[in-house]
This record gives sequence, C-alpha cells and structure tokens, in this order.
Amino acid sequence: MAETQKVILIGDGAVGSSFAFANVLSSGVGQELGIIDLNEDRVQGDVLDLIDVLAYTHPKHVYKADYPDCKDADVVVITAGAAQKPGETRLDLVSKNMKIFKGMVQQVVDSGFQGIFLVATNPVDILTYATWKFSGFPASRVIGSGTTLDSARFRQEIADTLNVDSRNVHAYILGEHGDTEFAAWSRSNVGGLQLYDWIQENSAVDEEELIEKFYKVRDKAYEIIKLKGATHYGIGVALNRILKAILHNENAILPVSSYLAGEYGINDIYLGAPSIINNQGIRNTFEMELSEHELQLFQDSAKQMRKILDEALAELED
Ligand SMILES: NC(=O)C1=CN([C@@H]2O[C@H](COP(=O)(O)OP(=O)(O)OC[C@H]3O[C@@H](n4cnc5c(N)ncnc54)[C@H](O)[C@@H]3O)[C@@H](O)[C@H]2O)C=CC1
Ligand SMILES: CC(=O)C(=O)O
Repeated sequence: MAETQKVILIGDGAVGSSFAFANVLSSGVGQELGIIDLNEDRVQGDVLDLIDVLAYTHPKHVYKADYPDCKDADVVVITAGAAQKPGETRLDLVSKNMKIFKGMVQQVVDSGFQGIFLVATNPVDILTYATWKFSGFPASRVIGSGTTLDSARFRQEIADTLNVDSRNVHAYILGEHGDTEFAAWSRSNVGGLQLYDWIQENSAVDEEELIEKFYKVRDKAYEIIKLKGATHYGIGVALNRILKAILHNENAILPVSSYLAGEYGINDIYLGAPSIINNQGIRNTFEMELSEHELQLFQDSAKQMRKILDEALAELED
C-alpha cells in the first residue's frame, strides 16, 4: 500500500456520515477520505462539517469525490442504497439495492480501482456477494461488515449482565446479518473462562435469560429503527474498526461477511464468520469448532440466504 492511504466512501447517509465521523476521530486510519453520494449538497455540507473536527483530532484530507477518484484508493467503503423502514426486514431491500450496486460497482471497477471493497449496505451478505460477482475481484478483496455489529451488541449485552468490560468478552454472532443469525455460545468466553463456566461459578443468570438476551441482540436494529428511524453509530464504528484492521495490516480476527468455500459445510455464499483481516483483505476464514446445533443453525442460515441470492440474481437477469 502507498504511504498515503486513501479511502473512498460511497453513500453519505446516516451510516456513511457516522462512519466518516468515526474515521476523522481516529488516528491514522487513512490520510485521505473522499465522499461520493447522489446527494451532492449533502456531501459538500458533510465535508465542510467534518473539516471542522480536524483541528482537535488528526490531520486528514476530507473532500467530495467522484468515481474516478477510486482509481488509487486502498479501500472503497459502500453504505449507499435504501435503508429499512420501520417494520421492514433487511431482506426487503434486496431488489432495490442489487440494482443500485450493479451500476455503482461497475463505476468503481471502471476507475481502475485495485483495492479492497468494504460493504455495509443491507442485506449485507447478499450485497457483498453481489459486489464480488459484479467486480470480478478475488473474494479476499471483497469484505462485508457481516456480524461485526451484532457481535459488538452481543458482547456488550453479556458484559452488562456479568458486570465486566465488554472488551474482555470474546463472543460471536455468526451467519446472516439478519433474522437467521445465531450466537456461538459454545465458543464464548469471558477473560479466558468459558461463558457457561463463568455463569455457573457466579450464578449471574440462568440459561433462559441468556437466550432472551440473544433475541434482544438479534432484534435490536428493529427496536432502534422504530425509535429513531435508523441505526448508524454502531455500524459507523464497526466499519472503521474493520478499515483499521486493513490499513494497519493488523491480522485482526473479526466476524466479517466472508466468502465461504466449504467452511462449516457451506459453499459459494458470503456470511458472517470469524476471519483474519489484513492489508490483503481476508487472509483466512477459519472454522471454529461449533456445537452440532450451532453448525445446523449456520447451515440453515446459509440455505435461506442462498435462496434469496438466487432469486435476486435471476431477477437482475430478467
Ligand atoms: N451492515 C450493517 O450492520 C448495517 C447496515 N445498514 C445499512 O446501510 C445502508 C444505509 O443506511 P442509511 O445510511 O441509514 O441510509 P440513508 O438513506 O440515510 O443513506 C443512504 C445514502 O445512499 C445514497 N445513495 C443511494 N443510491 C446511491 C447511488 N446510486 N450512488 C450514491 N449514493 C447513493 C443516498 O443518497 C443516501 O445518502 C442501508 O442499506 C442500511 O440497511 C445500516 C445499519 C447497519
Ligand atoms: C440496520 C441494521 O442492519 C442494524 O442495525 O443491525
């Protein structure tokens, strides 16, 4: 990667602008941030507003960009497209956003872009797959935000229950970023102690209460959207975390949406799975040893997504 690391954001709505804010607050996660959106006034306004942050944070070149600017970018972050309305599921957005992505990804590729795509638009697993297909890039250079946000919600929920710091909770939500996601309970640990052992030793909660907490995590987006119309801070920070893992060549393990080629018995689909992220993109997606029930839930999630993906790809060809 070049010395000056350049990021282009496509989509400057609630999610995109929260990501941009997180990015200008954090030190050294790229030196350039160019922003593209159909709403050019919004971009111009956000650029002016974000520049006001720099004197109190870190230097960065923030500007209104266009597709040719993607040419020498290290990462293109996509948050553009339709968002859920109250009562809608993420999967209700498939048709609209697939069409938007076809044109958008083509324009990025036409610029000569050779970097890494990082996708957050919903349904994120389907649209990450679409970005991979439309771009013709190797799967390692197309990453979706996957279940990074869900896992952050899950870790915080467990941390609040046990009264510990969420940074010491290692726990993943895997599968679809959506209704068929599941908690990898059997692999969850707190400070190195298996979650189930911790619970037994501290009798903090019973198993039923824990399951309720998973439902709360799974349905949290619906709750926030009902209350304020969008969720954006959590994903903004999650995207910046993934971006940092790429630009700083961290080899960090994050449950991003990754292309599965046999892992967990799943093929040819993107889903949230723990993956090692560095400046090449996804270095490796590894197989955690899940319980039989968890593995079944993973495969069920994949089946459901495969069906939606096939329908969406067929519709696009009509
Ligand atoms: N992956 C995740 O964990 C999360 C994903 N999301 C998803 O992120 C997406 C964005 O959500 P919001 O920012 O709340 O929506 P928003 O409606 O506030 O912003 C979307 C932006 O995309 C722009 N846009 C639409 N078509 C475009 C095109 N062809 N080219 C350039 N810009 C275009 C719009 O002008 C708008 O500014 C949604 O699909 C939402 O469901 C939201 C939260 C979490
Ligand atoms: C909207 C969405 O995908 C989320 O907050 O999880």
